[in-house]
Amino acid sequence: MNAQTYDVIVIGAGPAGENVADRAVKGGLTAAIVERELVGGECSYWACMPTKALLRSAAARRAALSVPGVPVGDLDPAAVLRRRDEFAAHWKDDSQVGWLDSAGIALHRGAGRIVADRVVEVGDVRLTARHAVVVATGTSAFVPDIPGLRDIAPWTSREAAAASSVPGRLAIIGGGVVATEMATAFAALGSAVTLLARSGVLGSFEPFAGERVTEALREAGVTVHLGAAVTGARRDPGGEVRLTLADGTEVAADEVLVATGRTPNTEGAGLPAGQWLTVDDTMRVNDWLYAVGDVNGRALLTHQGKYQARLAGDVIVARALGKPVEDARWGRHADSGVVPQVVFTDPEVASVGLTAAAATEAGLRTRVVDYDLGAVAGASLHADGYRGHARMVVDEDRSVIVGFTLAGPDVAELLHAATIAIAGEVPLHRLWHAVPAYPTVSEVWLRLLENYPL
Ligand SMILES: Cc1cc2nc3c(=O)[nH]c(=O)nc-3n(C[C@H](O)[C@H](O)[C@H](O)COP(=O)(O)OP(=O)(O)OC[C@H]3O[C@@H](n4cnc5c(N)ncnc54)[C@H](O)[C@@H]3O)c2cc1C
Ligand SMILES: NC(=O)c1ccc[n+]([C@@H]2O[C@H](COP(=O)([O-])OP(=O)(O)OC[C@H]3O[C@@H](n4cnc5c(N)ncnc54)[C@H](O)[C@@H]3O)[C@@H](O)[C@H]2O)c1
Repeated sequence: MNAQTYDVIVIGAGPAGENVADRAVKGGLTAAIVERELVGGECSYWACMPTKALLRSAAARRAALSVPGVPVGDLDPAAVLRRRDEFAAHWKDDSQVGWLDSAGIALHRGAGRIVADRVVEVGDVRLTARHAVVVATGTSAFVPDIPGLRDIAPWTSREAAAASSVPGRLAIIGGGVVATEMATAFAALGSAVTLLARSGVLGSFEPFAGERVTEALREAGVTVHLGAAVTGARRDPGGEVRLTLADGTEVAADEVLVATGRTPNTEGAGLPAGQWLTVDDTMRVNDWLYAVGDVNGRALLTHQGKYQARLAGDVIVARALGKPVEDARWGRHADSGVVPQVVFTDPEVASVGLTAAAATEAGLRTRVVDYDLGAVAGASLHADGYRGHARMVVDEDRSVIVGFTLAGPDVAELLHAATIAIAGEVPLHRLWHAVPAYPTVSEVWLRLLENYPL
């Protein structure tokens, strides 16, 4: 067996793995990364980028339709799929491999398996880490145990993101982020979509977000069944799928997308199957093992995984050099209470921090301020009949914002101001001096403050 030694060995070359290796090398250590599929991970080829490419053309078309004087034609699904292919780099990782090379990170292709403390085997190569092994193996789609479901070979987010054609009828099981984004995308591309949400839609967000997205999906022709539990699935010899719901209703479709959450990729790495890796705030599992990105279950988002990776990389370097790991720099973690997320539905949902319900549950004395986003001058200019909503959740005892949610067309780019306000714990009396430019949609900040007399 070929034996090699590096300071750091990273298993999984998704966004989190790439960043932790890069940070370690920039800190002066040697690093190898192990990848069993494509360098770049789920995000580049089957998640963030291709799905947003599927959504973007319809969003641009809707924006054009919302103001007079712009001639707008029909959406061209084939052109949308071609643009998506470009964003997925045609499922080839040459450019990402080139980046690894330029960053000085050694690549080992194949499945990496931890076989002993600090030792990872990849095929017939035995890699030993002087300082740390980092698990960055991400997640796979969780497929619930519904009778017949696996036999019909349902789509997961992978097949949806990489679809080479648009199904006539698409049934989607789930009411979360993947379900609502893909319902939005495929309805715009021409599928007759049925969304089967067991509980609510976008249940982890402020209730108004799910309500607005549900309403808009219905307006776009999507059939939304709330409280729909799928109890069985079968595919007819002709290829048609039939889903049975608990109330006896049948839903017919050409394809079924299962969007019911994720399960961690631990088993292939030689770790207990289906168990999220518990880490401390430096991403450490034990004295030599770290876990970054989706696999630690803290926040299943690319930007949070990359944040964790930067942090873990720096900590591994510090510990390797015998430097103290100071709480002031690595403590007060952004995974707790400051996680931003944008759902690219129509309308978009952008949120950071705690919902009002979560803040109350956390024992905070809160005040909730709501504002009609459509009443802001910039919003009425942005689109005729602009409809949207903003909510700010204030911790009354500290007079700082702890949660912020927007739902409305093109709100994604408004989010970072709220992330800064929450992460920076900017006192509300200071926010009065952050004057939003006129006439931008950001004036909602002024309106929210006016509705929160100090
Ligand atoms: C449909 C969809 C859309 C999404 N859209 C967004 C979005 O818009 N914005 C956002 O922030 N997040 C989004 N996410 C979440 C985002 O994709 C993940 O948070 C992100 O990919 C996690 O990065 P990661 O590096 O932890 O894992 P991954 O990207 O999953 O990468 C893990 C890598 O490890 C490899 N691997 C696994 N096991 C082994 C092994 N044993 N040996 C070697 N290699 C291994 C895998 O092949 C993979 O390449 C989306 C997710 C889905 C499903
Ligand atoms: N724009 C983005 O940031 C973006 C986009 C897509 C995905 N993601 C990330 O990917 C992750 C996975 O997304 P997701 O939508 O798969 O998960 P999710 O956790 O957002 O939603 C899962 C949905 O499935 C339902 N569900 C769970 N088990 C079920 C069962 N047995 N039967 C029926 N319904 C069931 C839940 O009620 C929920 O509605 C999310 O955590 C999200 O952060 C992010």
